[in-house]
Amino acid sequence: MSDIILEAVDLHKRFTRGGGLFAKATTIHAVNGVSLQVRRGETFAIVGESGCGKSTLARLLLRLIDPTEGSVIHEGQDLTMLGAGAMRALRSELQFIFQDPFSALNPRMSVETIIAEPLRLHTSLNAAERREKVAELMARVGLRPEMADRFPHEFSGGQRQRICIARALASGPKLVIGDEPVSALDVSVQAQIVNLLEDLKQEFGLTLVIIAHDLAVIRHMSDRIAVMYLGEVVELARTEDLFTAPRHPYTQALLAAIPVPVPGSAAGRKVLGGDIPSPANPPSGCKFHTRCPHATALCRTTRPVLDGKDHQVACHHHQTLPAPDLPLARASRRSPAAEARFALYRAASRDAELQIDTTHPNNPTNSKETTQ
Ligand SMILES: Nc1ncnc2c1ncn2[C@@H]1O[C@H](COP(=O)(O)OP(=O)(O)OP(=O)(O)O)[C@@H](O)[C@H]1O
Repeated sequence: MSDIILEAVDLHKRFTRGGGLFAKATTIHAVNGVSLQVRRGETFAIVGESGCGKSTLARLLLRLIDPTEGSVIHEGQDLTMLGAGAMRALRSELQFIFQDPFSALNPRMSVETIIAEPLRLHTSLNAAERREKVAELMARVGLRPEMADRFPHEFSGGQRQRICIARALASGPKLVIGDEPVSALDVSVQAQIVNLLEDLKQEFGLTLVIIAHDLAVIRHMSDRIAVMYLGEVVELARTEDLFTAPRHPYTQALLAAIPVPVPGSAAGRKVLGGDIPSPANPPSGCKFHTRCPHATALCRTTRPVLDGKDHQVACHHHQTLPAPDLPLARASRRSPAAEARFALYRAASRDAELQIDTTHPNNPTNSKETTQ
């Protein structure tokens, strides 16, 4: 069995907007020549500023949308060549968790129907077996099975994301892509969901692809990270290598923008200068050159290729750049403070799992907001 579970090969996605009698159509190159490999069993993260193409790439990887060019290889099979029927059958193996757990759930369906849907589509379980499996899944994601008859609006954001996770797990997937799975949730709830995903990954032997802009969450969870800028991957490396020795000036700027509570580090955060250019009219050459302090004439004219083996970087000058001053690089991945924070969240998560439905304000017996 290959070590690679999913591979993007020179993926492109262009969106065309507008156009008509008096208006010119605008084309956005949302994903521009992305090639990457996701290894079996890893947590692979995709990060970058808003609009850089993360969600579009995630949707392409699961063929929720079709690429303009390029292919996606899953277990040796090109997903872009599959017909609708074959793709539907594969859906049990490839699941998606959306950012907004409310709009991802049909408000007219009970939780039981929502979680049982993939079981109905992808398994031969009868109604009683499906009910049993739904109860099992609910318990596993920290929801009380007695809540199965309720509807999504009766749950908090964290609980709704747990429902989405249970639904994603129902068909026994091998790979799950989470598009900002925690960013719509309260900070304390975010950690609970992060912890739950980590536990489920171990238990079910999943491969996770996580899209996020919260670098602290990413550092905590991921094994490798791809950094995107204006539709392109500019750096791809193991998490620790990326955080301690980022080579692309954009990654360096992203990391420098994170406030880190390291003793002796400068207070405050450095903010990346300049606006992100319009994806409808991207700069020539290296797309980052308009914001890069190290840009030269070469950068303005020639697009750098993603170069390297384990630590890949798309920058003409990465070998000669001065080492960045990153307080974050001096903080260990699991600094005592970070460890304590996550331990606390984990404990809170366990407590919350036990009392989930009794603490939510939508529960008629309660009026107190919960951390869920
Ligand atoms: N269906 C669409 N039609 C037209 N343009 C689109 C469509 N989907 C995405 N885009 C554009 O493609 C670019 C990349 O969008 P995408 O949502 O992939 O970025 P992102 O990095 O996920 O951003 P965010 O973090 O804000 O979700 C953006 O300029 C966006 O406006």
